[in-house]
Amino acid sequence: MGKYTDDSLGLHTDLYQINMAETYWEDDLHNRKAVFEIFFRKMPFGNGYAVFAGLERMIEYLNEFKFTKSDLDYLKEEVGYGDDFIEYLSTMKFTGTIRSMREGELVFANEPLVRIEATLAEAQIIETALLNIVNFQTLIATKASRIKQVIGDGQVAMEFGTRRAQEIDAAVWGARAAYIGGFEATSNVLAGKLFGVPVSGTHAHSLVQAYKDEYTAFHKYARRHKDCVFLVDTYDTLKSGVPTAIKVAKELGDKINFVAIRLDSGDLAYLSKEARKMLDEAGFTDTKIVASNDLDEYTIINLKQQGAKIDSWGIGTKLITAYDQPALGAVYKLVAIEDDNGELVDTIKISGNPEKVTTPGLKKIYRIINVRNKKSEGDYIAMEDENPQDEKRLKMFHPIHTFISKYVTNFEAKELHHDIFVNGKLVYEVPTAKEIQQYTKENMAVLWDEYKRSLNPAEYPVDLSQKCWDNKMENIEEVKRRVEEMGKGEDQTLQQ
Ligand SMILES: Nc1ncnc2c1ncn2[C@@H]1O[C@H](COP(=O)(O)OP(=O)(O)OP(=O)(O)O)[C@@H](O)[C@H]1O
Ligand SMILES: O=P(O)(O)OC[C@H]1O[C@H](OP(=O)(O)OP(=O)(O)O)[C@H](O)[C@@H]1O
Ligand SMILES: O=C(O)c1cccnc1
Repeated sequence: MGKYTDDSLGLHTDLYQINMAETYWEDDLHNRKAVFEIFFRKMPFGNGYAVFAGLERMIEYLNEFKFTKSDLDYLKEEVGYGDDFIEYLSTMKFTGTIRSMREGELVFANEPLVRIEATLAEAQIIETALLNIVNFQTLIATKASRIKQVIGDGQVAMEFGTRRAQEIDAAVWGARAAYIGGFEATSNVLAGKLFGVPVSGTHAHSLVQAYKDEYTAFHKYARRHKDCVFLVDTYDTLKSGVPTAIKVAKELGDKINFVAIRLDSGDLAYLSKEARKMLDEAGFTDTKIVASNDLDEYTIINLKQQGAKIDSWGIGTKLITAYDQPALGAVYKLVAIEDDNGELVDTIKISGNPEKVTTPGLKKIYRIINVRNKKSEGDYIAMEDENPQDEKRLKMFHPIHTFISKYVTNFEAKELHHDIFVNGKLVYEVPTAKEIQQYTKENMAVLWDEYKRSLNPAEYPVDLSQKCWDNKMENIEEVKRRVEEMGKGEDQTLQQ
């Protein structure tokens, strides 16, 4: 470790954010109000929905946000910022307003997950950490939900990934995200302590290797563990592991609960079926079978198709590293900024790709729930001053292919963003991980099954209100006009 050590996360940002803050500060723009939104553009894993996670850590980060003495010393001595700018940074804390989805909310591409209103300099400096948090946790919660969907409600999903995770934070917060996504437990004990995620675990091959034989290992293990799960594949699953587990369980009788055996290699379908027969024949019909070994939603579907007799699933690497899609790709875009007159004005980012053009202005986001069947008709992004609940017949249309449209009547417009910070003050009571998991489950019930299947799900509508769409078009036209004027070669003069 170098000489500037403390546990501050103040500098957990990209250098360019501080450079921009310096430019704004030099130009006296740093205190202008700016509004940014976090959103992602493409559904991860080709899934029909994503599960929002990361808010609790965002809150922790923003509550603590400041530059410590060692942060400032480093910026001054090693990066070379001037004393006057360092002086300004030394007073910085988060003074803004945040509206966000709740953790466990089902979220979709191109809708704002979080809205940040803060001074331009603050909003810029916190961007990197907020994206870092939301990108990872939402990705893992979504992957977990996807895996849990194929496992089903009657069976148990356990998160086993810590050893393969991208370092410590990813393991601990990933375990929490997996729980939010629907996993029943984690092997990570710290996640149990910090967040109340239920912990569970079996034993490793090393226990058997240490005692050389399974018989001794299982007996010794059982001395301190009334609820026993024996790992049966260290030498030979069917010839040695399962018979030995049965023998030990019979010898110990009701001194233990022979809860399960665990299979961790070989043909899991075949071995589980054979092991099931052996357990049943020995009278252990309640003893479950746990499987692990590089599992994900695809192998699980396949194992189920083969009639595997597996009751609980331990999933590590492919979940915690989001193996098949390691990034969510959420972005942070400026949608409005205060002008010279103190008015908030819209900003837009244009792209040749219509899907990448941002939606300007202050907006609210609603889930339109059909009152008759309690299912969602889609999400609806409206301007701040609109309330879709006032409409008798709500027109919902695709924001790019506008001819795709429908009218919805008899609906409830549920607002999805909640106040988290107001002018720097935390106003949100953070739910427990257990409450969040329950909230995810309730949300899943609102979604038609067509959005929940793991392969080629239907595309969930995320629509703009007419006013929001018109406003976007006006902003596009305005930018086009400005670009054309500049193209005519009018002299640009720098305003001092
Ligand atoms: N019946 C099955 N159908 C489909 N996939 C399976 C089946 N049984 C196991 N698998 C999966 O196949 C892969 C097997 O990997 P691998 O060959 O490395 O494991 P192994 O044979 O158990 O050997 P090791 O002892 O090195 O773990 C794992 O991802 C496992 O989950
Ligand atoms: O396969 P994953 O989905 O990543 O799940 C976690 C894996 O971690 C353990 O193996 P490891 O070889 O690390 O240790 P072991 O000696 O206990 O088998 C466990 O037995 C699983 O196979
Ligand atoms: O408890 C287990 O069986 C376990 C925990 C972590 C990784 N693999 C297995």
